[in-house]
Amino acid sequence: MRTAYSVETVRTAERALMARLPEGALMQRAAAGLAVACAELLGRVYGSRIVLLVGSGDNGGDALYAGARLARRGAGVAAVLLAPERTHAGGLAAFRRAGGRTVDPADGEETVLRADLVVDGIVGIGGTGGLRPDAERLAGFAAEARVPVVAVDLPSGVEADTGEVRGAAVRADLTVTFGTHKPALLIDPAREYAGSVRLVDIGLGDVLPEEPGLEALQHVDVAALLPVPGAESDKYRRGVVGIAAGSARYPGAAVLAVAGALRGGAGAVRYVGPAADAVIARFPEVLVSDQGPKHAGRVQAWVVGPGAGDDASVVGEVVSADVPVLIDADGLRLADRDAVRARTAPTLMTPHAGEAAALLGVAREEVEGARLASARELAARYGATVLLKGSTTLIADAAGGAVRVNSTGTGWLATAGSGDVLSGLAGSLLAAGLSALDAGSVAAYLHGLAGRLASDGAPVGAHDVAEAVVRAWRDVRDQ
Ligand SMILES: NC(=O)C1=CN([C@@H]2O[C@H](COP(=O)(O)OP(=O)(O)OC[C@H]3O[C@@H](n4cnc5c(N)ncnc54)[C@H](OP(=O)(O)O)[C@@H]3O)[C@@H](O)[C@H]2O)[C@@H](O)CC1
Ligand SMILES: [K+]
Repeated sequence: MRTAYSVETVRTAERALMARLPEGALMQRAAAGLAVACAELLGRVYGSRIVLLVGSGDNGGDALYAGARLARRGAGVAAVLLAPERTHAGGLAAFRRAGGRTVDPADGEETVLRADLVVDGIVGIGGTGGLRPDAERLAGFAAEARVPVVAVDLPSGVEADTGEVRGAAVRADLTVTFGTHKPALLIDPAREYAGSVRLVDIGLGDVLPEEPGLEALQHVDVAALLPVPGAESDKYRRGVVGIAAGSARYPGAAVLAVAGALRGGAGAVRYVGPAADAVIARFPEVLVSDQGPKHAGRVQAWVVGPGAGDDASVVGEVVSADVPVLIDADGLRLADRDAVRARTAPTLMTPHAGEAAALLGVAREEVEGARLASARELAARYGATVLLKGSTTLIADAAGGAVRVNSTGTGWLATAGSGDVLSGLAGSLLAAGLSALDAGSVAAYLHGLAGRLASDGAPVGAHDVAEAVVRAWRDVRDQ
């Protein structure tokens, strides 16, 4: 499991750890890890030209101590001091002793343009808002000249706790982060500014609380959650998932949701709705019914909404069922909030940013810019688990607790019908007995991986993604 902690939690842990260690020890650990990462990126340290962008806090201190280490190995290191009178004093003294030189921001352009590597020590977890003008100018030169940039702890200018980017920010090729990931390194849009991320162990793990703010499942975590039939399993014990989706106008949504559901581990898929002929033609193993959900027979979890059009009565019927329910697409618009809040069985809602924006009554851009807050807010309003789809998918429980983040996806998954496959897949996992949080995060993981496997860098259709879920499942199981 990859985890991220909020700034407040990191600061508390840092204080606890510092109390046990000699002064400055943590910063030395951080700087040592940073210097090693820079050296690896450069390939050859001796004779290379490194420029440090140094802000007013400890983030700049890390950069200066790392710069001192690199200078001692023969690099030519220059530090552009953005707040000269408030620069980390110990770091600056060590840097100068090692032969480093300082440069005024006004003279920074030429220095940056000639660098082999730029180190962004402008601001770390103490920062708010975008880059200030001097820093923005210098970061702009590095971007223009395509000089590799290593960010210290975080790319400067992003909001550490939320992943928001409110102004200009550094675009790094590599971010070397200390002790733990910060939420911004896992959530878009900030994540895109971080480049690849390297975590340096500074001993913080021992003092961090058990529950993180954010967690990202890895192969091994997903493998442990996949439902596996036992010797005694029959289709009911494996779970039956009901799909109430599609309409005369959108029969394809039903077919795709069923395609996802067939690959999610439930023992049987039941379909209810006007697209039964299309569904059965494609998947003869599906149990179809032309009665409403209430009379469809035994079901352990329902999926409602994909391609549903305007039929609010079916949505209402499903929402009143006393089994786990997944609400997607049109179902999100048609579901009554109070009825959803009144449910006692788990509810999983799966909006994309546009749908979430409509439910929250804000602009789509607002949701895209503040994904974490939006997912949490929606979960709280509906008393449901919310899976907010996107380049990084977030899954938040109404009760709070760690939010899951998934980034196995690819841009090629942004294709018509892809969400229908995801809802079927997640519904099937719900029927197989996973919690809403687990079903949502395992489905997002497999769906993203299936998208990658099916696409391999080329465009794919949603049915390709559904078919590739089997390969993704095996890939996870056989890791
Ligand atoms: N936690 C740990 O375990 C360890 C932490 N370590 C390191 O310490 C870092 C945190 O250091 P920190 O607390 O000194 O804050 P930091 O990020 O350097 O900011 C300082 C000042 O910047 C300013 N400022 C604010 N916004 C700004 C902006 N947009 N653009 C420009 N400036 C801005 C603001 O001052 P202002 O100018 O507003 O008065 C603020 O006070 C952490 O990220 C890690 O690198 C490691 O050494 C080892 C272990
Ligand atoms: K930084």
